[in-house]
Amino acid sequence: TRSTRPQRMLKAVQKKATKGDPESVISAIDYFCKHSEWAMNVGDEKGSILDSVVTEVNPSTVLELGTYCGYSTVRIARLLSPGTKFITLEFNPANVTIARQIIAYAGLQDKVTVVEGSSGDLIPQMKERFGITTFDFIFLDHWKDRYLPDIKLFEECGLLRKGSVLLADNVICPGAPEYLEYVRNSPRYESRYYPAHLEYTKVEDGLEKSVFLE
Ligand SMILES: O=c1[nH]cnc2c(O)cc(-c3ccc(F)cc3)cc12
Ligand SMILES: [Mg+2]
Repeated sequence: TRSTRPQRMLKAVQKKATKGDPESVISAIDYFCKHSEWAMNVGDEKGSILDSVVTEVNPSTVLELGTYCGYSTVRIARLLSPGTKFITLEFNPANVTIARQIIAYAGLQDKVTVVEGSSGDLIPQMKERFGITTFDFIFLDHWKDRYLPDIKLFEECGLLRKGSVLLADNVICPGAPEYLEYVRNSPRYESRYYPAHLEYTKVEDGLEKSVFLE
């Protein structure tokens, strides 16, 4: 039967990238998406903004919502200091399988834990299952309709501390208007928009960075 797009992306990585070299894995995926098949990785333009925010925060604890094939997981993991606790959540088991192989190909399997399940179920388990007190950095890149309920869940579960940074992809396309309204109007967050484009296209999109204040 026909392969899936994530399977073809993994093949492209195994064919084009150098094992143990995260930069070559990132380049191989971007090349595949520009020249073969579009896929919903954060991409190189927004990825560079992600890189700069991760570098600025230099987090000790990181959560990514929405692993997909592991592209942004590799981008983040390659920048982290040794000993950083990095967890990424993915609800689609087929994506988990591909992501684990792409992350391992980059040589970053010891830097991150890929957890299968839904954010709504797993966020309340972060403390007990993974020994997390609070997250320094959170990348939201799963499903636009979960951004607002999940940020409220972070607050309710006491997973944010003064200065915690949340970075959300796709706030314009596909769009997360209720999330934007919340973080931009809540006195508990300082929010900033980074304009860019939908990965591998000229369509407007961007990242919203929100710092928890209390
Ligand atoms: O569903 C998504 N999750 C996470 N990131 C996404 C992302 O970066 C882009 C898109 C997307 C954007 C336009 C389109 F025509 C079809 C899909 C979806 C997701
Ligand atoms: Mg995205």
